[in-house]
Amino acid sequence: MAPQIDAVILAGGMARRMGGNDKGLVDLNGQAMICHTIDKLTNQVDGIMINANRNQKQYEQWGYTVFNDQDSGYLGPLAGMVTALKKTQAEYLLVVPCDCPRLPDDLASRLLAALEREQADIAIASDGKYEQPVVLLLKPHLAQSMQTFLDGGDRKVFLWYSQHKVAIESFADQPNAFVNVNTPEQKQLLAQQIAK
Ligand SMILES: Nc1nc2c(ncn2[C@@H]2O[C@H](COP(=O)(O)OP(=O)(O)OP(=O)(O)O)[C@@H](O)[C@H]2O)c(=O)[nH]1
Ligand SMILES: [Mg+2]
Repeated sequence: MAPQIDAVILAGGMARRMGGNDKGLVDLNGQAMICHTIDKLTNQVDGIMINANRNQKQYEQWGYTVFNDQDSGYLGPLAGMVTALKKTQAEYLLVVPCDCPRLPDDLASRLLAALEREQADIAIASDGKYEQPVVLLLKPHLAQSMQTFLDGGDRKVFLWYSQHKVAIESFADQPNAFVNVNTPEQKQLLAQQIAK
């Protein structure tokens, strides 16, 4: 039987480059940005959780569990991940950001294959050039290590990843899959591309 995978969509940042507008909720071609991400994930995972530090009621409209960072000091993506790792009952947690609307349809299966093939604890997606900082699959037993790292005052995702056995899965075959929307200008550009 295929192992159980839960996904967490990280929407817990301050979105300063989006003028402070909650990135997951901004409209992209008639849908909240996070809807595009949800649509990409529903057929890939067993459960979805949404991590948000504001506007929780609005995020609840999609029917998934919504939770804030256990430590709500905006300590970065690891703060959302560690909370999700402690909540999930699945064998693996898939982490994605709310501002990446074109994720691969085979994201979870390929990350899982890479992780198993390399007997790793974490599998990180790459676009062929760059590792994607918050697109990864990992094992929930890493919660303790991540918590210790955060408690020590560290925040950097790649520094924590480097403490574990990491597999990299290249999605160079899908060069646009990780287009990331951080600013109103990037959002407008993507909206035009999608509309074509
Ligand atoms: N849970 C949680 N997620 C975060 C935090 N900071 C960033 N993220 C998430 O990490 C992902 C990548 O972060 P960025 O693209 O830099 O988002 P951001 O920090 O909201 O935006 P900027 O303020 O413009 O840098 C996004 O999905 C964010 O929601 C945080 O403090 N807590
Ligand atoms: Mg971003």
